Amino acid sequence: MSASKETEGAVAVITIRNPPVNALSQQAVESILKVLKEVQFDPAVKAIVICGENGKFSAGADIRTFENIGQKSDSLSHFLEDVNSMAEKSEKPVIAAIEGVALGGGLELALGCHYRVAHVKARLGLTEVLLGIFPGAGGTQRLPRLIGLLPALEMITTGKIVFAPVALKLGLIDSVTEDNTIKAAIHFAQNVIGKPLESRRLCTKPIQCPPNMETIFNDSKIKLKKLFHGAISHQLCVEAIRAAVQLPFAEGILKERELLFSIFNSEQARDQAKARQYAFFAERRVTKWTTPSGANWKSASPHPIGVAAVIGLGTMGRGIVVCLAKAQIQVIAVEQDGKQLEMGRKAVTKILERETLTMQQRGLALMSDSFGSITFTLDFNSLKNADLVIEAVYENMALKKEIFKQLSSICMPEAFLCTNTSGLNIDEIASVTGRPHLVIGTHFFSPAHIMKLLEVVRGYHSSPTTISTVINLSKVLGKIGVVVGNCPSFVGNRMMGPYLHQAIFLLEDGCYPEEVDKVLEEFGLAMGPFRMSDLVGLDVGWRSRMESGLTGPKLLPGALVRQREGKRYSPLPDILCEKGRFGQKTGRGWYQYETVGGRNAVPDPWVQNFLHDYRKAHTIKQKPTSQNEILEWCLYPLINEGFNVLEEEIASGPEDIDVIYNNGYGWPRHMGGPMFYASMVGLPKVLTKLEVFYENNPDIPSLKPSGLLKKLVKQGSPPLKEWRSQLGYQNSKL
Ligand SMILES: CCCCCCCC(=O)CC(=O)SCCNC(=O)CCNC(=O)[C@H](O)C(C)(C)COP(=O)(O)OP(=O)(O)OC[C@H]1O[C@@H](n2cnc3c(N)ncnc32)[C@H](O)[C@@H]1OP(=O)(O)O
Ligand SMILES: NC(=O)C1=CN([C@@H]2O[C@H](COP(=O)(O)OP(=O)(O)OC[C@H]3O[C@@H](n4cnc5c(N)ncnc54)[C@H](O)[C@@H]3O)[C@@H](O)[C@H]2O)C=CC1
Repeated sequence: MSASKETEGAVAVITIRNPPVNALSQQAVESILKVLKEVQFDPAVKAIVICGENGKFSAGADIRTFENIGQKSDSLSHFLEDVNSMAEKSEKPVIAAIEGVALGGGLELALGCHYRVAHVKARLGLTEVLLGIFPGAGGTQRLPRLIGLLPALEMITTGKIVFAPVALKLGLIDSVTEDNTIKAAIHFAQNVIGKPLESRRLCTKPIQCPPNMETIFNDSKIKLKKLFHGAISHQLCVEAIRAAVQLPFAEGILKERELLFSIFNSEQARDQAKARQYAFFAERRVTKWTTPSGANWKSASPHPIGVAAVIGLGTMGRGIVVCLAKAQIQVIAVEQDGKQLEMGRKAVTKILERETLTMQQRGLALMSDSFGSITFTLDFNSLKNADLVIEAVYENMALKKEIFKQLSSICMPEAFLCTNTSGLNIDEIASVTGRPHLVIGTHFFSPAHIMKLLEVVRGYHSSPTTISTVINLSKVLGKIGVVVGNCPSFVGNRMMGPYLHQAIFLLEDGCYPEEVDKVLEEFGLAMGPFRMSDLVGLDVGWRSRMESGLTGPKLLPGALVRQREGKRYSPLPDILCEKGRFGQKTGRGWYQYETVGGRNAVPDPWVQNFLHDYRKAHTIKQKPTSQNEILEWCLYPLINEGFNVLEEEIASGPEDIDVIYNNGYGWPRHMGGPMFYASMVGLPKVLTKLEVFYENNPDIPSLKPSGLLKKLVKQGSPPLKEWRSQLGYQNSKL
């Protein structure tokens, strides 16, 4: 952890060294300050270049030191601002040579420099807000002065990262190079030696402001509230930028400090920051998978995938084709008949056109030939060229087995065979192939080209190479792969089950869909259970319940309306489906929509009357349920199932579950994930509530507290990072 100095003629080059990402720890900042002071006083030095070792400028403050958020870490930002200010006040030009990343405090340091030269592939952003804090080393005061109020407001409040070409357009950097950045920066430095620096010091620059600033700030706060729900740091960013506009620079810096300090002084804001930082490290942790046999991410080598195939171009298949093509992988897209193939082709083309436009708008010249080529075909024999195949046909075991049997004989012997099933048994699918070690579940989430999660479902025979190849592929696709075990519905959907059931029971007991959704959306979930069900389509669950005989023609005669095998059952969603209310796709579901396929959910008086009549017909007394009770009724059974998943070793740790929920189910990151949330609420509280729920509802088995939860409470509720050690791995399905 150091900064060193070399000289190239009259230019001193200061290199930040703190592998792997040149994070700005206290020690690293001290070291930069020391070297910067030295070169200030060295008469031979006429200009200064600051760069990072190993192709990375700096990923900002060292997040590993944030664990004990408080005074100490707050002083780190003051300290970093001292460096920034020293660079800014320097009488010798200071140039940031930005390669790789300049994020958070890294970019703040670059803003303290007089000029910024970046490599064309460099990424820049003030990402602090995504960690529950905000730029506290002058970033909120300097960025609006450099690029103007509106772009700065967007970057700071959302943590948006921009590539160098966009940064150049914004005026965030002065020059872009495709060659050696440090050499380019030295050359740049030589050209500006002796030129006046006053106009390059951001602290002296006025901010160009539009006349309607107050409206802009207020609108921004409303928008951020909607986007990030109860997240405090986003709101504080707006206040800090308001200070930049209203106060002289030095006072703005003090206000920025005061606001940052307010995060450490508020329990809620501190918890949110802890949750976000936990989520950041959890995402890194899950990449380090291991199996009970001892194979792991280090020992297994992935195979590169040059050609991939997708079978089935429905909702999921088309999105999967797009993400493969975007990663420049050659794709073979297979359908069962000409009509479906044509529909698939059109859908894929449309998404790719939209993607191209977005990339162009982001300043990334992406021509269609930068995508991997896609061959649309009905010919299964073309699959013989694929290194990896992803099956995405209907959720039907017989059909999937039929397809895997074919794949086993057509594909190259070393080709990997993946299924996108959302819950069927991977081992049963693998059993029909002659290569079960190369079969694995790749559970994408809808829309597949957007959602970041990939549940990698390991079958009993899936080999370490197969796991490693798919995890590596997830990275290539820009996704986060989480290895999970093979059980019905895997991890995410399995935990959704008790949550959705409980939400429906709440309707029977007196709530309305919009009431339940509002509580969960205010908590921070992207969508409440009923809006989500309408989006997915109520018919999906209905078909699977019909298939398993819970409703429809296979239901045994004499079954009670609200009970199945002694367990509580609600027929409400079945009745809606029987009435043709499938959700958005039919324009009616738990809500009504303006049109078939409409997105705008409006409470439906029909549903309210229907629920009223239903309760009357079944003599259910409407119980008042508070907002807090709604939250607990929905979330605690989901969390309880999470503990069951851990106990059965379907997920290897609480972080895995939380990464799945943050990236696949719209869980608010400032709440860390369901298991992190449980640890914040307190395990004894969650357990006590579940005990009461279960005692009063013994016909709802998912309310029965998990053995692991009870064990942890008995052991005094150890912190989440110790839960993993309570898992035995004797029966691991991982
Ligand atoms: C309490 C508040 C006090 C306020 C004080 C200071 C004020 C400030 O100055 C505020 C800040 O800067 S906050 C930090 C802002 N920086 C960021 O958000 C960047 C986070 N990192 C990334 O995005 C990616 O890792 C990145 C894009 C950089 C690289 O992605 P890759 O996919 O290539 O690699 P990763 O696997 O993500 O990372 C490699 C290893 O580096 C670790 N790491 C990354 N960023 C770090 C950082 N900023 N600090 C410490 N460690 C960091 C990462 O954990 C991983 O380590 P291992 O898990 O051990 O492999
Ligand atoms: N829809 C969703 O949100 C999610 C679905 N899944 C899973 O992904 C799989 C696909 O689901 P969706 O895309 O929703 O289904 P879908 O019904 O939209 O599309 C299935 C496609 O498979 C094609 N197909 C059927 N038999 C075929 C055959 N023999 N050969 C070639 N193509 C054939 C159909 O023509 C259709 O285009 C299922 O296993 C499902 O459980 C997984 C995650 C989310």
